[in-house]
Amino acid sequence: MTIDLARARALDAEDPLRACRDRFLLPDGIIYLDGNSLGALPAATPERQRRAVEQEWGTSLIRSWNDHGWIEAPQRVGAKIAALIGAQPHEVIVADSVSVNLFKLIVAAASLTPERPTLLSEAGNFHTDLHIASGAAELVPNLGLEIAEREAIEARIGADTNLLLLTHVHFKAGFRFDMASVTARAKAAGARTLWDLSHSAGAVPLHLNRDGAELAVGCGYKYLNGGPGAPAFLYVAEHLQEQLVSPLRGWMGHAAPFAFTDDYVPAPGIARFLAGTPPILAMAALESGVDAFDGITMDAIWAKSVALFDLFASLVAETCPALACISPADAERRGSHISFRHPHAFEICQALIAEGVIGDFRAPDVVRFGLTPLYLGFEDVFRAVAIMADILDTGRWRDPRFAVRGKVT
Ligand SMILES: Cc1ncc(COP(=O)(O)O)c(C=O)c1O
Ligand SMILES: Nc1c(O)cccc1C(=O)C[C@H](N)C(=O)O
Repeated sequence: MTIDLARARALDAEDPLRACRDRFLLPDGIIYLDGNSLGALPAATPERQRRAVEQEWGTSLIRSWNDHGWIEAPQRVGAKIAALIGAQPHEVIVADSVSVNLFKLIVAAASLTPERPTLLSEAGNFHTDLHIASGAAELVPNLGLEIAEREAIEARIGADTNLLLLTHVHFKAGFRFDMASVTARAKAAGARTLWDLSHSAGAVPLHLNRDGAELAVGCGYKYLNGGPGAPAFLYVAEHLQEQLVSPLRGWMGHAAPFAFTDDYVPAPGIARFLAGTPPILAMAALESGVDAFDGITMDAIWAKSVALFDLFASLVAETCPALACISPADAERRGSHISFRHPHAFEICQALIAEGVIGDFRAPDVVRFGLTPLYLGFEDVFRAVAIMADILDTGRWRDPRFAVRGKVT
């Protein structure tokens, strides 16, 4: 056995991030391994929401746009996210959803080089990315979407490539692109790269400026713990901001929203990527999610993620021979989730949930576990794998109730 329960507890006792668990409210009896899909509830969020509702909305009413910093919330929270992803504070803004932000940046960026006809993305990318890309390609004159297999992407970049749309950490197996080298390869060919950081932000160390990234979007409700449907963020490198114009010319992205003019003049800088009124209650929840990272470095988070992953992988290899790990063994090539293939992954996932271990199923045959170092410990991993091994050994997953599929998996 890799380790026993006593050793797992000792690892937790030595863990420098152990106290961060108290920054979250987790239900008793649950091992939560789905923070890569919906982050846990930060302990500060209920009070922050109450304040936003009762004091800011209820008492201050519309005065809160000025008096409680509502109007600056997209930039303020964006600047906090920038610190987690290696960007300058004025290069990130919180707005809309990942899907909508993808649309805005694809159209805006692709329009800069209309002579280049190819929007290039990866087969098996998260489907919203491909769907949005296909819609955007239909709208931008001369642009077409081409989808290549992951291994063929870099070789496919050429003189025709306009924009490369890639998800940095793949949602299913967790494969991670080398941001610096792919971005440089695209740049050398005269193309730009748009990174989807949904499974990266708050999970892996990111250095957008250092790695030459020009465009990115990311999710607020996963590792950033912003709550269900939290607004997303977008990043545009400083040097590109004045060249891009959002196709969604909402008034909040106007240079003077309260001048009420007929003509559209984009705001200077990142604010031009806003469209409509920011969802203030959701912004408040996202801000407290991002604040849960206060005083913690992404390097410390990543070091623990690697240790949790390695423990998970070795325990499964020893005790669950029916599960095939499909996530990269090399930490430099992966994100912060671990995935396994099994023909009955769906039923195994449901059996685990019934016993308090929450991961998720990704069609057609993958069971996936998010490793969130701020609130997950080594004992959690030890117990989760022990329960999974027992479910597999006894065949408990064969219970017909575990085959019933809901709308959301
Ligand atoms: C890689 C990736 N991109 C985009 C999304 C969807 O983002 P949204 O629902 O905010 O549009 C997700 C997950 O939901 C995702 O994993
Ligand atoms: N956004 C989600 C939702 O509204 C319901 C269920 C799951 C999600 C997700 O975030 C899925 C996630 N992006 C994934 O990687 O599978």
